[in-house]
Amino acid sequence: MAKKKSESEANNKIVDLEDIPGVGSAIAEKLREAGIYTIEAVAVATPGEISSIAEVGESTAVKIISSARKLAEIGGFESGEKILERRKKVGKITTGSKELDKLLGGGVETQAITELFGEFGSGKTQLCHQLAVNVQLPKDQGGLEGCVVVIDTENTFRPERIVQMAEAKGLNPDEVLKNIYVAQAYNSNHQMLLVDNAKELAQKIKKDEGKNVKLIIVDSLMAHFRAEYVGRGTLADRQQKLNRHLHDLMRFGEIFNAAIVVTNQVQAKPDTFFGDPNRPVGGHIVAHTATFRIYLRKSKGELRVARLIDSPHLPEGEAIFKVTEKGITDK
Ligand SMILES: Nc1ncnc2c1ncn2[C@@H]1O[C@H](COP(=O)(O)OP(=O)(O)OP(=O)(O)O)[C@@H](O)[C@H]1O
Repeated sequence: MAKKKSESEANNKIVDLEDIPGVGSAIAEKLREAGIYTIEAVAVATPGEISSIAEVGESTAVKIISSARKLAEIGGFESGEKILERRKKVGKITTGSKELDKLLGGGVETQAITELFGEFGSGKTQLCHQLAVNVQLPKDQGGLEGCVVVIDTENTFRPERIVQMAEAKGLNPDEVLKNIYVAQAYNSNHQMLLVDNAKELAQKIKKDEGKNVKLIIVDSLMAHFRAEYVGRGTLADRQQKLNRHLHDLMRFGEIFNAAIVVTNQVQAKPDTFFGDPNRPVGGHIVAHTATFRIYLRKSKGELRVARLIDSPHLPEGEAIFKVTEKGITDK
């Protein structure tokens, strides 16, 4: 019993870059300037990368990385039994559509990244708003009684829409809005920093109010990354940074047993992109990191079609749902 407690405390501790042996405030500042905000990001960096960013020798960089790995408790092997133990805690959030929930094996999962991608108006932001409401529902109604963190990169969060959706569910809209914490990200570095801030916020909410953050939304994931790298930097730089961001998000999901939902646009007119109908921005990195990828498209009027792609344990398939004044509903 005592061991379990210390394990869970260890898993929930928040550590700053300055806590890594060998990293003082000057090195931490350089790392942050390069978009490295967390010990996890240091733990997965290469010695060459840390050496050039922090302006230290390679052997010092190796020591810093190895200390970060110990602190972050990553890099080691885990038994299948331990992984199963963690997976038993996976929670699911209803989308509001029975058909879509069924396609997802019961709803949007915690400890996983769910990528919603599709054309303009396909319902990505609507689904995010609905999940921000539904995660607050009691468990017997498909929720997790949890709070939400929203990282808004395109100023698309609309509290008025939350009010509409909450009222449709018979919830008190003021209470629902109190449990949604929104920050606008001004650029990709800020977007990455916000994940780190979200960890502190989640701990504070837990301590002060006894509530758990069960959902983190990034809408939209690629907006800043795409804009900042047009004509500048290499694709490899962008992918490396994006990889770090996704890793930090995934870590958040594991620490707090929270769902991670990111939205993404398609790169070109979906039906004509070299015959590939499902080409999200960010390509392979997002595709490989997201656990569930859902391609959304418009159908007639309020109808939308969701297609599940690349799930590790669910069959591919499609679901039809509606976006109505009440929110996401059955068709
Ligand atoms: N209050 C509402 N009542 C009914 N339908 C609505 C309402 N608000 C939005 N919608 C529907 O949702 C659509 C917008 O969907 P959404 O904002 O989720 O698009 P998106 O996929 O996020 O697109 P983008 O890439 O442009 O952000 C609108 O075109 C409309 O069909």
